[in-house]
Amino acid sequence: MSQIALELKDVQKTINKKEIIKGVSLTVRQGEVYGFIGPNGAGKTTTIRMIVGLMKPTGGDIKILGKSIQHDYKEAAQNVGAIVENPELYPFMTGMQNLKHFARMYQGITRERIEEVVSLVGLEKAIHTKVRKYSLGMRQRLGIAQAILHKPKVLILDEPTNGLDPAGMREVREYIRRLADEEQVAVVISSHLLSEIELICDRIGIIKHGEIITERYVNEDDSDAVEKKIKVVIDVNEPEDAMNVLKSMEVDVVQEGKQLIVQLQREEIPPVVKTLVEHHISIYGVTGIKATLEEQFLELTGGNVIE
Ligand SMILES: Nc1ncnc2c1ncn2[C@@H]1O[C@H](COP(=O)(O)OP(=O)(O)OP(=O)(O)O)[C@@H](O)[C@H]1O
Repeated sequence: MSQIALELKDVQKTINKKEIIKGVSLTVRQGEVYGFIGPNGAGKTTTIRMIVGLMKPTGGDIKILGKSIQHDYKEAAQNVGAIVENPELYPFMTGMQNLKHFARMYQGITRERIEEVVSLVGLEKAIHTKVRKYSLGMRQRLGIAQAILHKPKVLILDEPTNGLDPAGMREVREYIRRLADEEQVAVVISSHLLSEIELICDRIGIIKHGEIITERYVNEDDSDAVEKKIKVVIDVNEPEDAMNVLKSMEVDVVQEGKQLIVQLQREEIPPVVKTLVEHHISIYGVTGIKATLEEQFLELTGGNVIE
């Protein structure tokens, strides 16, 4: 397994006696894209501001490649790149001039490195155009290029696809994925857009009221489907008869036209189907529906999500 790039241990933040962050712990490995999601006001921005050193935690510890952001700020910070809120770009300068300007803030950034990041975010053609002529997606990509100039091992992006159209979102998503895969950067993306997160992240953590309430790998749910109930749609011609049989088996069922929607554990599916057949119910289809991340998210956050 790759090295841990970012580690938060029991991080807390209290402002004016109000506990805003109540002990957040998480780790992100090199090359991993971690989605940090939650409803508005959950504490995402506050956590991110602490990771990048803009705000001090009142408890716990944050480490970047093993260096504490509180105690070894300089060493830790040199391995972090971030866009918190909007990227700071000068619209009257070209993309290249912006990058050169930011490159001066760090030591040893070569012309080759600048060209490398330009090609990594796919801005070769527009790099000598003034930023005010850029689309929002291009600006975001230039922002990312700027944030990774100094080859940080951890990249933090606060709502990176905010305000982008679907094509822009796809572009940004592709470049973030490439960064993780090709440069082994650990990326943390905060968002309230679940569908976005599902497409790009390896793992997500859901934050609510200042606490991580669940953490999971995006493609993991096949494994827990074994213990968890899954939604199964059964297509029949005689829904009322089938309902009676299912109810007599004490199965949790609702009817939608000729479809019956039942909640079952995986191993309960064959006996239920068998019993229906034994009662001469003709079955035209049995389909398991995997709850989307969106549904799980709504369930976990009590439906109080997206703006
Ligand atoms: N400086 C502050 N003083 C008092 N309360 C604050 C301060 N900063 C944030 N909060 C409160 O802390 C909570 C978390 O805010 P935060 O901005 O971290 O949430 P968020 O998950 O990023 O939400 P959003 O998506 O709306 O930005 C909110 O209830 C907010 O009102």
